[in-house]
Amino acid sequence: MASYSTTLLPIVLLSCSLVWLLLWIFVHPLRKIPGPFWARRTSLWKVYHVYRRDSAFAIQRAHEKYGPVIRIGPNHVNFQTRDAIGPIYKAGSSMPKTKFYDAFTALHPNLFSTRDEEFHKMRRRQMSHSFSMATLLKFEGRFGKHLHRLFSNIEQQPEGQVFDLKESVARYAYDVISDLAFEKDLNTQGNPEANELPPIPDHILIGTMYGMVESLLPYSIRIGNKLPIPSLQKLLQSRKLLSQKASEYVNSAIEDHKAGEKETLLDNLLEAKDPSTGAPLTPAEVSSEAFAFLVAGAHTTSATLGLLFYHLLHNRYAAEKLTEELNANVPLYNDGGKEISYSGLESKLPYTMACIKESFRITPVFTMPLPRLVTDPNGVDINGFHIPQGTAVSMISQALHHDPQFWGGDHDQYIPERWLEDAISFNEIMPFGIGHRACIGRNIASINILKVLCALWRNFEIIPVDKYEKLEINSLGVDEKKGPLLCTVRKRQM
Ligand code: HEM
Repeated sequence: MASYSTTLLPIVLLSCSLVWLLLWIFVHPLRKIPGPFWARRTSLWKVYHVYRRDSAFAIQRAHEKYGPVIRIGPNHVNFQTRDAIGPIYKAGSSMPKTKFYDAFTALHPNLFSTRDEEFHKMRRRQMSHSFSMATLLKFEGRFGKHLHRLFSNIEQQPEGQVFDLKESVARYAYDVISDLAFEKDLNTQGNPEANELPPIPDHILIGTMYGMVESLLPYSIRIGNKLPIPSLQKLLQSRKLLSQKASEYVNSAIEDHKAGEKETLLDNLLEAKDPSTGAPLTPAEVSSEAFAFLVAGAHTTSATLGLLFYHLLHNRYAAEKLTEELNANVPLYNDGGKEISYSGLESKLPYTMACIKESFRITPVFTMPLPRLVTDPNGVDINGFHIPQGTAVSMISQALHHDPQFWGGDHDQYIPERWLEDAISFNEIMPFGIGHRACIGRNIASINILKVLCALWRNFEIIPVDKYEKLEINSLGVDEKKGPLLCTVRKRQM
């Protein structure tokens, strides 16, 4: 009897696998959509590339090989061309976020991670006033305080002293965002030895990895917590610490908050009311949103600045034209530049803005696929393919921004002029996402990036230690330059 079952079992398993494979090849509704062999069969393909830190590049390479519409998971289709933007990201609540985003919920669902469209609508309405340019310009002084510390730290560098510009701007971004989010002056810039930057990239890495196999959520998180894998436990520990810190900061800010005071995002959140019921946010909800500001706002801003400076320091022509424009339009820091307001600055500096846009294009940092769920029972038609209900559809900025059909054969080169000569609209790229779930913090990022660039480039000649350094990127959902950006500086006198 025993020998009978041992012969039967492998035959049954083999037959089941064969049937499954045949169904997969001949019946699966997405079978006609090409893609890497393993990606079409398992979501682990995406996890593997996040783990290797080459996630966005693996998807970009797959588009180069298989075309503009590819499968990057058994039930996940990724598009490269702009025709797909409308049906996916401008379709409103009929295309909600997928379960991928559950992996980013460390406290409670927040504006970024919620899949509940009604909740999102209410929360976005409560928060959008705080993120408007008019409101942000009222607390420009908050940005100024941290910018001044960044400027002074660099000014104090002895000539010829090598320092890591990427770390300096990361500390700036972290300080300014935590000030806006928690009203906490962490001053990591003032004490680099004592203050380690919090492990935001660890949180993003773990979120992206878990999210990539969304069908296993939330069980994968529960199982992951118990697996004795030291590197995984270290990442999970970092995430826990980060969310504990966020709650701690928010609780102390709530205690200190004075009604009517509106100087930061946090003040605005504490005063926010549900427009229909008049109910304020609970402390847990405020913590959750403030935590999202930190995760979605600090690392994205500093990674963008790090890459922008890399491009400028390794493209002499662009660097010279930028210097010329800033010298003609922005006073030196100690000569009035310190007080310069963001308002009106963009229109005075077209070349500078082209440099920033080109950096966003060539090296977008928010490169995780932004998956949306097809909910229409009839499915949708995108780029000539019928996509059935229940499928995840997405685009990644990295692939869109490097579509050779649109950007041409030189898409891999940093050429700010393309924004001026061809008068391309910023809407052709999606570094901040598109549609009703696009970045709410875009104005904060824009203020930070332009102000830091003006303050540093106008006042210092920044010299890279390695003029020929080849750019390498860690791509794990929010990307950054690999390794430091080592430089020396010389103060400009005029
Ligand atoms: C260069 C800096 C930044 C980049 C590249 C960036 C990028 C993005 C992208 C691509 C999305 C859309 C995600 C999606 O569709 O799934 C997003 C959403 C979001 N971002 Fe940003 N972001 C930046 C800065 C900030 C800042 C400074 C904050 C806040 C302080 C912030 C808060 C958020 C939030 C809360 C959402 C969710 C919005 C919603 O679903 O309504 N971001 N961001």
